Amino acid sequence: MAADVTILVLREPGADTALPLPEYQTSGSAGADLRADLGGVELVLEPGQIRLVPTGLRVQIPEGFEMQIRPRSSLALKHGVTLPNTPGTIDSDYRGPLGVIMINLGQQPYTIQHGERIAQAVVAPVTRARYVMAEALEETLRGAGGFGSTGRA
Ligand SMILES: O=c1ccn([C@H]2C[C@H](O)[C@@H](COP(=O)(O)OP(=O)(O)OP(=O)(O)O)O2)c(=O)[nH]1
Repeated sequence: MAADVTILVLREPGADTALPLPEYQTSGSAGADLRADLGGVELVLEPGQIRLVPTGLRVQIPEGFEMQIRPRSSLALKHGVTLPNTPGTIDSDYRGPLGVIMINLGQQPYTIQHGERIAQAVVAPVTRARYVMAEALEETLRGAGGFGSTGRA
């Protein structure tokens, strides 16, 4: 069974109270869909354009967790509309407006409707690392090989 984490949500002043809060579409969905709150109007994303799209929400994520903002595959596949910073990171101490950075990589303008589901929020546990200066790193078979060093096939 999925972990039960509570995210407190505030609407921005003037946000559309008729829009549903982020919600999972099925019992097995990993992401809760986020909606564009555009003040009742639509927003045209021209090819190549990047826009910060407001959700009208602020969130409080429990310490020890983060929220990842991920694209919707349907928008990416059908329209080339995705998120240039995916996954966007929402920190547990962030209290500002939740925005979705969108880019149109398609050939046609894409019109985002007010209330449209534009992205999905995945909540995940955070591991905090301690960074320690070392004299040397343990040797491995791979060594410094990377960026395709193992070939393609
Ligand atoms: O898609 C995103 C990504 C980030 N944020 C908010 C929440 C996050 O906690 C804050 C900072 O994001 P990030 O750490 O990725 O930005 P930065 O460029 O490193 O800025 P900062 O110096 O403010 O951390 O911006 C969003 O609303 N949407």
